[in-house]
Amino acid sequence: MTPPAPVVRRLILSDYRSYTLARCDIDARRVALVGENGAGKTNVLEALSLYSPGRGLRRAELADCARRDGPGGFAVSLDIAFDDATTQLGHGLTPEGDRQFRIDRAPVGSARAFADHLRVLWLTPAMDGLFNGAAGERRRFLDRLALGVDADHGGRVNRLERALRNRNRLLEEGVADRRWLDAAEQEIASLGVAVAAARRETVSRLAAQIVTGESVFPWAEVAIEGEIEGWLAEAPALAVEERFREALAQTRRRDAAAGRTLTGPQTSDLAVRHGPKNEAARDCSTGEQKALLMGLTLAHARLVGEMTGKAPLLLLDEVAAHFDPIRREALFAELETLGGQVWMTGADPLLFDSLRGRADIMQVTPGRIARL
Ligand SMILES: Nc1ncnc2c1ncn2[C@@H]1O[C@H](COP(=O)(O)OP(=O)(O)OP(=O)(O)O)[C@@H](O)[C@H]1O
Repeated sequence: MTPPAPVVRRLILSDYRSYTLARCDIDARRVALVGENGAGKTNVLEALSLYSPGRGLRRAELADCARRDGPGGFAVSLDIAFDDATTQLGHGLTPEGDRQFRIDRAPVGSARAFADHLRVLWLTPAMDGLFNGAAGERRRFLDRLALGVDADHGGRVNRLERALRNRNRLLEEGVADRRWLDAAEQEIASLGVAVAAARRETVSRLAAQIVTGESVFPWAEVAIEGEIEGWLAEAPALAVEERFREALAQTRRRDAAAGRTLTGPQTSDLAVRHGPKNEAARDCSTGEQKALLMGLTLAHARLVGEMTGKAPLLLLDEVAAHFDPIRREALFAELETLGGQVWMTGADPLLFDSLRGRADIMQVTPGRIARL
């Protein structure tokens, strides 16, 4: 069954990148932003992606999102409709560099508070190298997926990274008091097992959402590869935590020589295979990789819908242009079944011709968003 979905009805950008003040009113569940290269389409998607915890789809420094030659800082406001009610969500950066988040004008602590109202997922051309790139990119991708399973996952990953840096520094400095190292390793063990468990759980839930069989998109086989994840398959979390802590204590000399901690979920990887061809995704063609990534994104959206009871907002940057007309139509049909609102971009309005009457097609020109 298709889960209900919050829908963006209005977006206002103030001093956000190429926009001084732009307002965009939306009726439909499909939004296509069309315009020339550099017109400002991705800027709109980026402003929406910042409703999710983290640095958004460009992973930009927030100060760079403030309009150049502007007063400094920016504001983004969103009216979302859900269950006959409208909620206003706002985020921004003050000229002093302070981040602000508001729900119905009342300040909230972080973008994490938006999660009850809206989940945002995206697929962008920058993710094209995911299968060929470093494992760190795939872990980051997986960690975004894991937020759908456990909203605290991001915070734990950050704390684990800090604890690992702390241990590496203590090893490098050769501190005499071993209790500092013991404490750092205890923290790494407990956070590391929680992070590994969430990633494992996410991969298994994601796999359950992947539809195998006849489709124009090849299905992906996903698996998590990592030492701690492997231990978790054999023993309860508490036992794994103890084993991990002992392993850290026994590998101090090795890790001091390496300058980093070699055991732990910071070395795990997400393995993806092209199901029908039974081939590693990194060996697939560019087109096949894009289709696999699209399939994973659709599975992720279904997973978030199942976990939260609400279909997420999906941002697809320059995705439609990459598929031939048959695959593009199949994609539009798949998006229909997700139930959530989808924002897409493309330079050519013809890409979205078949959606006419069913989508809001907006023309983006520098600084302006207007209905086409
Ligand atoms: N902080 C900023 N202040 C003003 N303009 C900015 C800022 N950051 C980026 N821009 C401008 O925004 C434009 C890029 O917008 P965007 O990436 O959204 O384009 P696009 O329509 O997605 O293009 P493409 O089709 O090429 O991907 C560029 O012209 C860039 O100079």
